[in-house]
Amino acid sequence: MDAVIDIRGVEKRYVGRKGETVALQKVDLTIDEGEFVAFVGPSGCGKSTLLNMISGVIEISSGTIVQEGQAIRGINRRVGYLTQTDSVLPWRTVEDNVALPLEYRGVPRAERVARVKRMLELVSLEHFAHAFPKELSGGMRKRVALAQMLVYEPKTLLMDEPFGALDAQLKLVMQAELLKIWQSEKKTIVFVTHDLSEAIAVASRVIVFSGRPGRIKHVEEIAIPYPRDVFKVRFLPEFERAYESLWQELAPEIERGEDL
Ligand SMILES: Nc1ncnc2c1ncn2[C@@H]1O[C@H](COP(=O)(O)OP(=O)(O)OP(=O)(O)O)[C@@H](O)[C@H]1O
Repeated sequence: MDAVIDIRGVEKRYVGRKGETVALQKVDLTIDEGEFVAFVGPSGCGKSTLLNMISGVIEISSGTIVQEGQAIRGINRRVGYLTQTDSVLPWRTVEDNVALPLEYRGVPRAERVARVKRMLELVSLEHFAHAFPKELSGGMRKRVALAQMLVYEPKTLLMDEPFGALDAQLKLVMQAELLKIWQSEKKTIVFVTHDLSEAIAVASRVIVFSGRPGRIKHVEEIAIPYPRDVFKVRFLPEFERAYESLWQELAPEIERGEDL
């Protein structure tokens, strides 16, 4: 497998009125093509900061991030980024929301229409093209945000707690949808979650960050073959083994972190 993202010696220091905050320290990580990597760690350990640096929306204090041979400087248009607060606009219909990233890029109308149609089919929203966001359930709104991220066809997706606000059942449905899309569209995914079970259910590799300043503390390969049934995966012995091993690493970080 080839490296898609190569993170070397990356640090982030925020300078504010109260002085300097070291959010991340000495992060080294290589993400290969087609991987599904999950980041877990206590609140404030720098998970969002790392996604922000990969997407180029904030600067790296030291170290380098290289994507497909090119160092990231400025906004990185080769990734799709779903942040904790999505950018679904209430005054636009579903199809017009999904078309938005293509409008920004000046894609001609006929091509926009065709691509939006395909995306709506991919996320099973083809019957809601003309609906407004307020008419949608939480899960459907998430699908709109997913389609918006996927529509310009980035090969690499960054997702920051995308399903955090959904109830437990809906979360499973969305995890299943995402795995289907990941496999059919052959994406590389970097996925931040607070939910260890979610990380194990979807990811091929789970990265545990220490409390602030965030460092990579542990890496766990998840030995559960794909395609996975997210509704049943929790009953497998491999799941239980991974959960125990990850929890052992994570629990002390949460105890000394900002969560309590
Ligand atoms: N713009 C900023 N200025 C100063 N400090 C910041 C800034 N953004 C983040 N931080 C601090 O950097 C640390 C890492 O924040 P970050 O949001 O990356 O953590 P996180 O692991 O994603 O947390 P959570 O799981 O709660 O979303 C935190 O202590 C946060 O307060």
